Amino acid sequence: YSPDTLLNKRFASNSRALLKSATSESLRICATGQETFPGDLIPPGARAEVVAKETRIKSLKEMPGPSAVSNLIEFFYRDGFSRIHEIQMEHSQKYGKIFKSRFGPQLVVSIAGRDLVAEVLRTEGVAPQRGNMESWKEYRDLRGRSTGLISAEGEDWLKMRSILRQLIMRPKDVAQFSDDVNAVVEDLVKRVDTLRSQQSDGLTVLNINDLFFKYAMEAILYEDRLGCLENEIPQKSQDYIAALHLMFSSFKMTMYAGAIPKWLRTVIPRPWEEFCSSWDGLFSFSQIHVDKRLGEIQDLVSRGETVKGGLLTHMLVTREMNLEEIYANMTEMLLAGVDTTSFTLSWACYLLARHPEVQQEIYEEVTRTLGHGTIPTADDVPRLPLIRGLVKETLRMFPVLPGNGRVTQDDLVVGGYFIPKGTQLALCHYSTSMDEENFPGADDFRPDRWIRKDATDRVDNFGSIPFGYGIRSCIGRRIAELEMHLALTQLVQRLIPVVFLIQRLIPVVFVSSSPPAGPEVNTGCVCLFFSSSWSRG
Ligand code: HEM
Repeated sequence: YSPDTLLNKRFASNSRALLKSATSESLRICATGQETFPGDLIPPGARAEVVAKETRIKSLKEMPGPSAVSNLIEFFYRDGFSRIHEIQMEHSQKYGKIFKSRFGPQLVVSIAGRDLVAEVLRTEGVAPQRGNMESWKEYRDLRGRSTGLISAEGEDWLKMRSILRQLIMRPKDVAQFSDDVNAVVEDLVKRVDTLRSQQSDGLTVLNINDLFFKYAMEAILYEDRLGCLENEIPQKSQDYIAALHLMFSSFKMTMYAGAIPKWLRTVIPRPWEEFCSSWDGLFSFSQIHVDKRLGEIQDLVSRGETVKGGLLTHMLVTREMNLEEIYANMTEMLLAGVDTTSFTLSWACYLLARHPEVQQEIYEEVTRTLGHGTIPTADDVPRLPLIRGLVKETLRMFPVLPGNGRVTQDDLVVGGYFIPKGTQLALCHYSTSMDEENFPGADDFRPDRWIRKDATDRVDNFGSIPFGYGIRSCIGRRIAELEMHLALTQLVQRLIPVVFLIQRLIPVVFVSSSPPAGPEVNTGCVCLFFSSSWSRG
């Protein structure tokens, strides 16, 4: 720079102060400039000191955080992976909006402030990396499988992402799936009726989460119904559910095992074996459905008929990805899309059950807009701001992934600390979404806080980003939203009036008033780096 202008003189002075105080191994800033600041009322030496206090870049060594031993006890002895949300709150209150922790050999910098999270995500490059996916990649190499969108990195990821994003990232792209989703919603409502009729009160559905899990499994990805909402679930779908459950629990185990050197697997082989066998189950299930659809497409083509369909059909017809990549992506998308959607639906129902007044408001909005008989489609959703607010507020209070990860791809300065390239960051979404500064009355369930009164009134979305942000954000967001909006709208529209007539005294809708009891899904740290079994049930 040229030290001619007033601005540059200030910068020169700042840079010198920064350089003086930063640790030599971590900072690569080079500055030259005038020592003095002509005309400044503060004597040069004193000024440098003031600036140094305000803007000194600190090293990671100076960053506060729990000791390695206390962290070890917290996570490995006290099962901290299941209480990530609590630990985030405790640590951010104790150490501030940026702090460091150690997981065995892995150093993690946690970022628990909305503006700091925004700073990190806004500067990310073209192919952000979420975290260490070594165990996922190892399994794929072992079995000769491909990586999918979650486990891929760099060029491979960019290629797949650019293909898939054209198909499912925009609301209008997924709107065409409304009828398929509504067919599943219809079965869901019928199943709710059946289950309620089996209870003595004729109202309660026990284990609503199990029901939503099956609803989400029936989603549109395979363009085929799996039979999960039938009275008798087909054996293959039961096997898949079991494989998903095993996958979640064994992945948690490999997180523990991840901190242990690989050679120890010979001494404690079980977690790794379970991890591999659950992936085997997931891949083989996906493969059956993908192959089935491929066979149908080939039949249509051989008869000279037009091939129509959704995401899977598009992938199979265009062949922009090879078959192994299609298997991998279908597997990873189903894995990422089932329990995320189902647990969010469960929490939404739980919150409605605990807040009958909100339930009533939403019921009125739905019936005012659609009446009692109109089946909602994606086009109706913008006219249902409280349904959208319900989903946003549920995800704010119970973000299914309470934290997310990024590996820095460049040296960064965040919150006054120098963070070298290659550092694992943990973005603490739960603590930002429960921060009073971002959401006044953060403990209160208020879907209407998301309704904009005018163009300037906007809830800052970096406080709550349940689907992540930017180029590596959730690719299934629009699908998930469609599934949740349509299911909740119809449940409210078709079930609540009955319950309201019969049971206004107790805050029970179609769930019991206790927190939703999940199926045996104890996910721990799942695919997306930081997940909590709390948020997944
Ligand atoms: C309530 C429902 C869901 C929530 C809260 C959710 C949340 C997330 C989050 C936080 C991420 C990480 C984003 C980031 O790193 O910035 C993610 C990634 C991902 N999600 Fe979702 N998700 C949901 C549903 C779905 C569904 C239904 C699908 C599939 C159809 C899906 C597929 C994926 C995939 C493939 C990724 C990895 C994207 C990539 O690395 O490029 N998700 N999701």
